[in-house]
Amino acid sequence: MVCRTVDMARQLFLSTNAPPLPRSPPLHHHFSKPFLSPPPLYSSFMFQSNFRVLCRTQPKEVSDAEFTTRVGLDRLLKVPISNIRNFCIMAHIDHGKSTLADKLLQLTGTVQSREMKEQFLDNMDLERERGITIKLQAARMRYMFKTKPYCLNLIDTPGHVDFSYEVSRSLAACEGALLVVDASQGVEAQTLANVYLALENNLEIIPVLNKIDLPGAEPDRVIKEIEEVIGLDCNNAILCSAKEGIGITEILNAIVERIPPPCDTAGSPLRALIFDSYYDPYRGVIVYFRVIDGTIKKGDKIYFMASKKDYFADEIGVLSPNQMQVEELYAGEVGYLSASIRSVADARVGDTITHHGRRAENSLPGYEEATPMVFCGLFPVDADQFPELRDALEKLQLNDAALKFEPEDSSAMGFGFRCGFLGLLHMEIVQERLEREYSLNLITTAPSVVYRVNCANGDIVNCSNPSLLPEPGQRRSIEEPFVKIEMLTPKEYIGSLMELAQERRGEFKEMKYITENRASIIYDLPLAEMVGDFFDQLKSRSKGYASMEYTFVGYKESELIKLDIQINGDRVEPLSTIVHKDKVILMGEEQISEKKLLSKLSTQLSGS
Ligand SMILES: Nc1nc2c(ncn2[C@@H]2O[C@H](COP(=O)(O)OP(=O)(O)OP(=O)(O)O)[C@@H](O)[C@H]2O)c(=O)[nH]1
Repeated sequence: MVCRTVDMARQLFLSTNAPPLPRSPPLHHHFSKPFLSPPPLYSSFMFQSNFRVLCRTQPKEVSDAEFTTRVGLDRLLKVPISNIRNFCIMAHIDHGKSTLADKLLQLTGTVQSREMKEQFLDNMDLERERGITIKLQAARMRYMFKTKPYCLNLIDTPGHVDFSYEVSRSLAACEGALLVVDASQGVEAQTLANVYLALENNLEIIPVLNKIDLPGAEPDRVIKEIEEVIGLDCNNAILCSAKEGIGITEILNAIVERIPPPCDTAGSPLRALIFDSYYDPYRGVIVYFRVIDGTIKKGDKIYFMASKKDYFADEIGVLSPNQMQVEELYAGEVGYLSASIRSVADARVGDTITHHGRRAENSLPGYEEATPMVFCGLFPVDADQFPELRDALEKLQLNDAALKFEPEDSSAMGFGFRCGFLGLLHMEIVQERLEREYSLNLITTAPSVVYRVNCANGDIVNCSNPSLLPEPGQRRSIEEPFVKIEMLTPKEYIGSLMELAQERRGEFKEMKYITENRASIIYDLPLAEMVGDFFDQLKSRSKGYASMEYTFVGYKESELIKLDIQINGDRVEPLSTIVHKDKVILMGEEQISEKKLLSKLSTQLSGS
């Protein structure tokens, strides 16, 4: 089948085969009781999140004199380190993170009302249209609390599971997190995943119940649910309506009072963690970082410890939320720099920046590279657009480290690229950006996962491109990636969701009631079965009430075969797919019914 473009967002999540990290007890006792359900399911969500930035010792107060010497261009914003708070907002998709972020920016006067447009931090057109956050954004706010100025660094994070690696990056730069839960819906699968991510990073968690203005809001029930399901003490949870602006001041006060300041290590050699970067055609790579130790000044000669490259920091600044230049940034602060860096490879996310002259001894633990889980071929409908497609992919890759591609060609489809993505939403977004921003007309081949082939000669071959699958005589068996999936659902939909998982070759693991009316169902499922309409089906069969999360569990042998499509007796390699033997007829029928494919093939064939 395929050559179909993927339709709506599906909850695919980048999992990693990195071993789960050892768990350390939280430094704070947020928990009124132990977890009712322990979190192993989520432990592999982490990407080297063993990074610890917290320091529980109170940093020393900065004297007025010292404070004055620290004041740079941004005099109004500069505060002593004890008055800095770095935090992020975490929530299940659509629970209101971006709306809350907008309100925080407005109330602190960071963005004036006249500049304010909905979802200020969601810059990309696609983000606004779809109402989802794709790239994380950062903003620095000034807030007066008990007559003292505070600098609050907010890092907005995406809610969709495809982009969870962005969440884990931002957590490493924070000491605290607002956990936003929709008061009319309650705990969802991603709420749990977020809490476990925050705990892994020893963050102070502030529970916030949003959307209390809705007639269906049941804050008391949801508070009970959070306490029972997550074990988080909700005695001082904040009730809010981001839309109506209710509870926003309470949230700002709680950030100041409950989230610890960063530790004061400004005297140590510089170590700054890169948590994001993007390519600006005029200034080169712009690096977002959090200063963990030391200070960085405009003009400093800096050294990237992983890429071993030297640069001069031409410009440093803060995100307010627009970029604003400053002279210097200190331990605990979040900012950006530009240094005429031509390649993002020189300033990779997770790398540590230090000074060329006074180097730090050890780099900070970085992040593991995002691993693509879903692959497909992208071919221009018009073969002449191939160079433009390559150019466009290269440009997108500058800002999207998770996007991978390599050339692929076939006699029927012409030249194109085999691309790797975090999940289907990621794939759809890249494809849409290519079509929209670069005016390319593309066809997409069937999404596929990475299979592991045990060959007759003892070799093990990883195969993400079905056309490269060793022939039947050369292989002993094929293994496919499995995920452990947890679905949270109201009890009336349990039956239809279990049916869905069984249809998708799921192996039942566990079902339990997390509250009187809601259940958690756990299955092991082939990842390939989710790379389709699984999430759409989950939503439609539960009338939108169920949510899901998953994590990679490993490879298992399956009865898989290769489905080839022939045209006039010739095999069209890019259309080959690897399917379970029971689904081969269905898949074949779907594939040859794709309209865009047929038009592409007829163009190619008439031209040859
Ligand atoms: N009634 C009501 N609606 C809200 C409130 N907060 C957010 N919404 C609405 O809920 C929807 C989702 O809000 P967002 O702020 O985009 O949610 P999000 O969590 O940032 O979503 P992602 O960026 O996709 O993760 C939007 O339609 C908002 O207008 C609230 O307090 N009350």
